Amino acid sequence: MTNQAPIPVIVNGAAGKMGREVVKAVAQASDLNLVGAIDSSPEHQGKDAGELAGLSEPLEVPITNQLEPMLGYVAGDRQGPPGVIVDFTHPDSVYDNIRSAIAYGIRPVVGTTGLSAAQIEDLADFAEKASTGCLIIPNFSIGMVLLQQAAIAASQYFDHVEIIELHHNQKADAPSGTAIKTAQLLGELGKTFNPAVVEETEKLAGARGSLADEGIRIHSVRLPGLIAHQEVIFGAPGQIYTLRHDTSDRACYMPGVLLAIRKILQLKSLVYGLEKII
Ligand SMILES: NC(=O)C1=CN([C@@H]2O[C@H](COP(=O)(O)OP(=O)(O)OC[C@H]3O[C@@H](n4cnc5c(N)ncnc54)[C@H](OP(=O)(O)O)[C@@H]3O)[C@@H](O)[C@H]2O)C=CC1
Ligand SMILES: O=C(O)C1=N[C@H](C(=O)O)C[C@H](O)C1
Repeated sequence: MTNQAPIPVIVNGAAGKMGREVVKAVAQASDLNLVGAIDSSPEHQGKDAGELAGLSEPLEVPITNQLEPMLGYVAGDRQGPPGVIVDFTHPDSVYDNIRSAIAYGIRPVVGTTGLSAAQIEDLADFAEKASTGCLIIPNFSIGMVLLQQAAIAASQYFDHVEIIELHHNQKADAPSGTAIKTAQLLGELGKTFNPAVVEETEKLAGARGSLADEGIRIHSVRLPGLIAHQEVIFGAPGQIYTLRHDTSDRACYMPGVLLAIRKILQLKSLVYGLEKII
């Protein structure tokens, strides 16, 4: 441990499923200081973020929906390390949230999914011009990074692959950010996946899932009882090779979130994917 001042951290989406976990994890890290908790939900305004997250003692950090004043307040404190905002909100708001944070010089660590490729490109330009680090991480679990690495290795030997992602039915976006990123990682290998064998007809629209740019089909399942799960299934004559990752608790994302908060201070541009910072 060094004697450096703690990193000021704002959590956006602090009343949500992921936000509450992040509040707990940040509160328990001695090198981080939770300075703000933002959430738009009316029923949680003014509540203590720590108590809402299930901590036994209040953190004296009330939930507020005032993002810009909070960014201004944290940016105005010139002593110590620059501020970081962790975003687990909603696909509809995350783009604007990131732009606002960068405009104030606050570093965004973004877990919210649903950004388009064009939006990520635009944010990369914006971060580059501002010389400000920005991390967009569709999946903070180490298990998913390992699954993706195994999928990249398997792609050397298999030409046919499909992805199935399974999530709880409160998820707003489909397919998942993780499934899109997995297809992108395989696409970067530059090979042609799934060469057609027959001419297919969908008798029910969507039966074959969505077709990602990389030529890989992604199937999305939404059911109560699920948390977050993904299978990458490779096929070849006479054999199937299945990679699967399951989460059973959102705590699995916290080591990745804390790593990202600490790493972002060294960055001056946008980085997309946990695999680039571990
Ligand atoms: N990168 C990763 O490893 C992971 C990413 N995710 C992603 O994180 C995101 C959030 O997931 P989850 O926590 O399950 O969702 P929740 O709906 O449980 O939480 C989101 C919270 O953000 C609030 N919110 C919505 N819009 C805004 C806004 N504009 N400003 C401030 N607060 C807002 C919501 O309020 P209200 O309910 O009133 O709308 C809610 O309290 C999703 O995109 C999900 O895919 C999830 C798990 C892991
Ligand atoms: O909404 C979720 O829960 C999750 N969302 C992320 C995604 O879209 O990939 C990460 C993880 O799958 C959980």
